[in-house]
Amino acid sequence: MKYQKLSSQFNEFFKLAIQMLEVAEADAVLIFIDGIPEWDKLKAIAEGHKVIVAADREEFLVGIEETGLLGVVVELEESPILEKLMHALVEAVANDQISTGAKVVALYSGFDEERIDTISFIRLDERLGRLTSRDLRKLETSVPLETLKMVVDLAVEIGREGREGKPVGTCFVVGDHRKVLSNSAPAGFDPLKGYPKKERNISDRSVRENLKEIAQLDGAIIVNADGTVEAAGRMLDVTSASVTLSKGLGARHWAAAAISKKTKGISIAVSESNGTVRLFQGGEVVLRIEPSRRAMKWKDLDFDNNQNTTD
Ligand SMILES: Nc1ncnc2c1ncn2[C@@H]1O[C@H](COP(=O)(O)OP(=O)(O)OP(=O)(O)O)[C@@H](O)[C@H]1O
Repeated sequence: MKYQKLSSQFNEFFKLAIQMLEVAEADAVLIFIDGIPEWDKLKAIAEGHKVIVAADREEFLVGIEETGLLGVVVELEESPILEKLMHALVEAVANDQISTGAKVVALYSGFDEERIDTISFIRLDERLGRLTSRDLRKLETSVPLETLKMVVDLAVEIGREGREGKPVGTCFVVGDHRKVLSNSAPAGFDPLKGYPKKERNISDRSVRENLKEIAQLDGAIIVNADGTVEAAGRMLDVTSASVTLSKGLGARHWAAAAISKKTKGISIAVSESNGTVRLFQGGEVVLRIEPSRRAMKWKDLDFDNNQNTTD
C-alpha cells in the first residue's frame, strides 16, 4: 500500500486553500493525492468544510469514510493534470458532491509531480454550462464531454440565431468519425477540404463562426472526438438501421438517429423549423434542448411521445 506523508508545504497550501474557500465563499476544496494520506491531519485542517479528495486509484481512498471527507476516483494516471482536474470535477458533479454551479478551490501538482504546488479557483458554471448530474450520466460516452459540449453549444447557437435572419437547420456527428465517414457520402462540395488539421478544431472561435456559415449547406458535419472537423456536407446513409422516432421529424432527424445507431458517434440535429436541438445516441433521442433567447436550458426527455418506428 502506498502512503503519502503530508509535507509542511502540503499543510500550508491546504490551510491557504481553506482560507481561500472562506474568503471567496467557495463550495468545496478539491485536493489531488498520490497515496493514502494521513486522514486525521487532513480532517483537522478541513475544519468541517467540504473537502473532496481525488485519487488516481480507489485504494488511495481507503479510510476516507470515517473522516467525513468526500472522495472521487479519476483513474487517468497517465493524463495531464488539467485533464484529471476536469475529470474529477465532472465526477464530483455526477456523484452529486457539488452542484454544476459550484465554486471550487483546487489543490494539485501543477509543475512538480512530487509536491502540491498549485492552487486554482474554478467556477464550474463557466466550464460545464448548465448540465445536470443526470445529463452527464446519460451522456457517458467515448466522446469527451468537452468536445461534446462545444458542439452542443454551437448547435444551440445555430438554432437560436440562424443566419442573416433566416432559420438554419443542420446535423453534427461527433466521435467514431472513420465509421461515420464510411457510412456517408459527399452531398456536394466540402468547404473544409484541404484545410490543415489545426485550422479545423472546433475549440477555435473562428472555426465555430465558419461552421455557422457551413451549416447552411446540405448534409452533416462530421467531428472527430478530439474536436477536429473531419468533413462537411455529408449525406448520412440511413438504410438498414431500425430506429424509433417522434412523428413529425423529417429526413435530417431520421438520418441523425440512424447514424447514431450504426456507429458509436453521437449526432446532434438542429431543426430548421424551430431551432430545437436533439442529441441522438444508440438511435434514440437522449437530450432535447429548446431554443431560448436566455441562457441555454437542458431539458429532460419526456416530450417526444408520439413515436413512429421503422425497420
Ligand atoms: N441522410 C441525410 N444525411 C444528412 N443530412 C440530411 C439527410 N437527409 C436530409 N438531410 C438534410 O436535412 C434537410 C432537411 O430535411 P427535412 O426537412 O426532411 O428534415 P427534418 O428532419 O424535418 O428537419 P427540419 O426540422 O430541420 O426541417 C435536407 O435539406 C438535408 O440537408
